[in-house]
Amino acid sequence: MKHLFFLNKYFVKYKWRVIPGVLFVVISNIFGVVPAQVIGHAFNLITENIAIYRLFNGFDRQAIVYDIFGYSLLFFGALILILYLLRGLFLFFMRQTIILMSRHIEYDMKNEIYAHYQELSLGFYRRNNTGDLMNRATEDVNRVRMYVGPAIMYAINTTVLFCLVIYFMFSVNSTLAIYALLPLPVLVVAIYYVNTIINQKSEKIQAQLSRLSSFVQERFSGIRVMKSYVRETQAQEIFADESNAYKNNSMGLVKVQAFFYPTMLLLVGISTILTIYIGGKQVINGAITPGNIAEFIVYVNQLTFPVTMLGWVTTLIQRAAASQKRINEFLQLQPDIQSGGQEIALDGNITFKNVSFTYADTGIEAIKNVSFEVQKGQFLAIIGKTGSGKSTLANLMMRMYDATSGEILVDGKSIHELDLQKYRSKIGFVPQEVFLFSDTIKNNIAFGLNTVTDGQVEQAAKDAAVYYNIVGFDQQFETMLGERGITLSGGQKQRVSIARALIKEPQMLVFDDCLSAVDTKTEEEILSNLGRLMKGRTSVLIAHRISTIKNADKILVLDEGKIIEEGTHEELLKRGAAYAELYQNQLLEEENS
Ligand SMILES: Nc1ncnc2c1ncn2[C@@H]1O[C@H](COP(=O)(O)OP(=O)(O)OP(=O)(O)O)[C@@H](O)[C@H]1O
Repeated sequence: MKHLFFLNKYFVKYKWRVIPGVLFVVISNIFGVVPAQVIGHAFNLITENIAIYRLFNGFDRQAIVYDIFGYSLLFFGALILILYLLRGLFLFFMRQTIILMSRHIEYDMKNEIYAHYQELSLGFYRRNNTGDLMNRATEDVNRVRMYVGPAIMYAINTTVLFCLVIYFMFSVNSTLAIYALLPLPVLVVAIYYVNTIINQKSEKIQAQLSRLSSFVQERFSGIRVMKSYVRETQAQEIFADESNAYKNNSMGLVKVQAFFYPTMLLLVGISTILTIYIGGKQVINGAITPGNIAEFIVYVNQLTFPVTMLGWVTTLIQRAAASQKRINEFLQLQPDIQSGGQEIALDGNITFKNVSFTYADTGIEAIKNVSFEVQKGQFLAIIGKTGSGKSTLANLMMRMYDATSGEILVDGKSIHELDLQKYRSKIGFVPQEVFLFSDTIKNNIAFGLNTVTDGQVEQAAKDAAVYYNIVGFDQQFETMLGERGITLSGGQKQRVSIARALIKEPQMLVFDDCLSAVDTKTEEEILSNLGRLMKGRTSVLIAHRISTIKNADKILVLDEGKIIEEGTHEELLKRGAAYAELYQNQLLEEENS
């Protein structure tokens, strides 16, 4: 429950909805309870007037008595109607304040969570799966909304109604009140237990449904693999099994519900019978009027719905507390990477001093005591076997992670001192895994800029050597990518992703093995464009092919997280060690192919 205290700040923020909301609940309940008394009076009127009417049997006056009787009844009918209309009006106001407030809180929470997610560093996204992140921002927020809206509304409603009804019942006749209310505690306990069972079953159904949808989603995403390995029949069988489990769980729930509602009605029925039986005795004793019995029956029926709601409200509160706990876990996380305050022009002098880095979640030491320097305007290349730590080095340069030990200097300042957003915005980073949004090619290229001209987009596409591919599509730069659009080839995707970095006219470029799917001729074209565009600015290129990097000012050869060689292409060939061997192997491969 204490997790829900987090929401108190929202109640304070929306106090001018909460206070009138509570007031409307009280007023609507008063208008809900008073008609019971009017019905009681009307009932008494009928019993008394019928006797008077009969007295005038055979007299002309009987018609007048009949008229008065009719008008009085009409008056009571109209009064009840007006009272219920007023109740309806205040119920409308109650929903307009409390439920609307819950929607405002839902909106605020979603924004708060999303903003917080964006502050968290890459490590957080590695540790938590996307489904979990999504669930906390959608499903969990929704459950919390059910607490701040309906749960609170019904809880106040039930309390107010109970107080009013019990007060009126006891003020009429306490013996009858006790008997009429007798079955209610049984009803409350029964509802609580049944609700717990319904809850457990619903959770199971929900979990089964998630399993089913994840299964379907994964199989359809990997439809190519599915079809090429001819696994459709097996998938169908698994789907049928999972669906069957879902169906069985749902049937169980239906059984409980089917048993629950008649039981509830039975208890209400018992309450009504007791009211009539005990009420009848009290009427005979002259303690109450027959109208009071009618009044009590209305009260008993009025209490049924709120009592049923009580179990539901408890469930809502329990669920909301569990969801808020999950939300708080993420909201209380501090980003691993804290931005500094300094803004620099970014000349592009990068220094690594004895840098080591271990991935906290796996304990893999990906970078071991690495030191190197790249100066403004230089072209630095990094090469090495797979898993040697090249991408990790690029990520450290982007400050996606902080080094476990050692120091990284940018233009002579510790990377920790820099304003992170401003620093990153000056770098054109192309990650190894290309990611394109389900949007037009134009918007994908222009992603890093707030305003952009068509000319800029076209130029970036030309620099990334993808322009002629794009203009070959029917919709050209407006071509949609992703699920709703076309699928680009691996090389085309890499080049669109390069264009996205180039359009920023960055102060520094970091390319993480993003030319691997591009043929050597196109690669040369891109490299020559880069030479022109990045003149006087620093470029860092991670590559597997020596052809990509042979013109670099400095080449770092990485192996198992360490720099094993460093120098220019010629220097490294002269050394005749790992780099020279790699070069020979690649030459041989090329000749063979
Ligand atoms: N997010 C991560 N969490 C844990 N360990 C990781 C993570 N990313 C990489 N590693 C590990 O760190 C080591 C270096 O990986 P890295 O991706 O830097 O190598 P790489 O040289 O870029 O490889 P490749 O050429 O195949 O892309 C590997 O052993 C890898 O398993």
